[in-house]
Amino acid sequence: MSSLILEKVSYQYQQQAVISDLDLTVAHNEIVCLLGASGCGKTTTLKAIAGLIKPQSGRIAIHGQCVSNKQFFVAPQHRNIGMMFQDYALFPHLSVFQNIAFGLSKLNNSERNTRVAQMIELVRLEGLEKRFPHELSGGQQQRVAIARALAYKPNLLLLDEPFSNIDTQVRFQLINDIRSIIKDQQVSAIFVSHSKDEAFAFADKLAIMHEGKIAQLDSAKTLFQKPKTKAVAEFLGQGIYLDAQRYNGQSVTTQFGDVSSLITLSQSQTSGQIYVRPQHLELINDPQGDVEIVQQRFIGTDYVYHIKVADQQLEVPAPAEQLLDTTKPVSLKIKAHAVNFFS
Ligand SMILES: Nc1ncnc2c1ncn2[C@@H]1O[C@H](COP(=O)(O)OP(=O)(O)OP(=O)(O)O)[C@@H](O)[C@H]1O
Repeated sequence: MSSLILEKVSYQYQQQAVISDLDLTVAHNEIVCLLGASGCGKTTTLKAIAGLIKPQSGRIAIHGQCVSNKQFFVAPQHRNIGMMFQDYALFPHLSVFQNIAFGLSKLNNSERNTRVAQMIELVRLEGLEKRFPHELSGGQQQRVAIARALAYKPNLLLLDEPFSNIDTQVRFQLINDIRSIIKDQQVSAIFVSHSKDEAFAFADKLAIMHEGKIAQLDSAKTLFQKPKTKAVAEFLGQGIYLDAQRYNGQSVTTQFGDVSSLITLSQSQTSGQIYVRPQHLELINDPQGDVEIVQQRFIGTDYVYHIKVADQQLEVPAPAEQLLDTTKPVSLKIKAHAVNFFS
């Protein structure tokens, strides 16, 4: 059974539509990251799932139970959802133990003590039970927040930018730790982030939001190799479009020669464009070349060439030992890769 289903959910603030006919399914024990440009409706989607806002239309079901449709609305406190926000929202006047115990009022004293002790062990905060939030590091506060969110065994965990206040040095260790905790507890989670790197490290699948909808929900690898739309391809990283002809399922022809594709290209149209990222490009000196080098920068181990081609600009790294003579004409070689072809 899916942990979460959103069907044609729409929400507008005043007259402005923010999410429209949004569909999303999260499988049992799956972590999905909502990614998208600022203001595209990620937090609004999270709020609709939590029940903090009521969608004007559509249906939301958690663990097979409808929690929101046109006639029916379950209040947030009855949705069995754990939430964790950017600022962790810990109660400053409560100790670590009391913060984690906060949502466990239905348990008797002994059950509550046992459950809090289990959570403290899970997030490895033994010995810090009596400390107050201001006596903890950012990472420790984040562990308290996750322990509190998981303590009452929610069906679903919602995390809004949970790692944005954490120092980059320890962020990825914490992301790994918290991912293992969530996986051990067999909870499904939806996570909002601005950072693709965080999403790759933390989530099983990424839901790319665009124009109020989920443009694509897939693993990071599938999104990179088979983006369904140009918006998805562009969101995942800078590149350039080049006109291309698909002449069989394995390659395309461009002005810079043939490019082998590591995935089969089965689009119905043969003519279109490919979206090429810097890592698939090699710059070479070529008397016929017409690539403009706007700037050359040395960044330690590599050079970065700022190039202009087909009226688009891109930064392409190249190893320092393959020094390019920028006084001579330059062309591109496109390496074999999983070609993003748009017909
Ligand atoms: N209470 C509100 N009243 C009116 N408009 C709002 C309100 N909250 C959000 N919006 C608008 O709705 C849109 C979506 O906001 P939302 O917070 O969901 O975006 P987001 O994708 O989470 O953005 P960010 O990545 O910047 O956090 C934005 O244009 C925002 O200005």
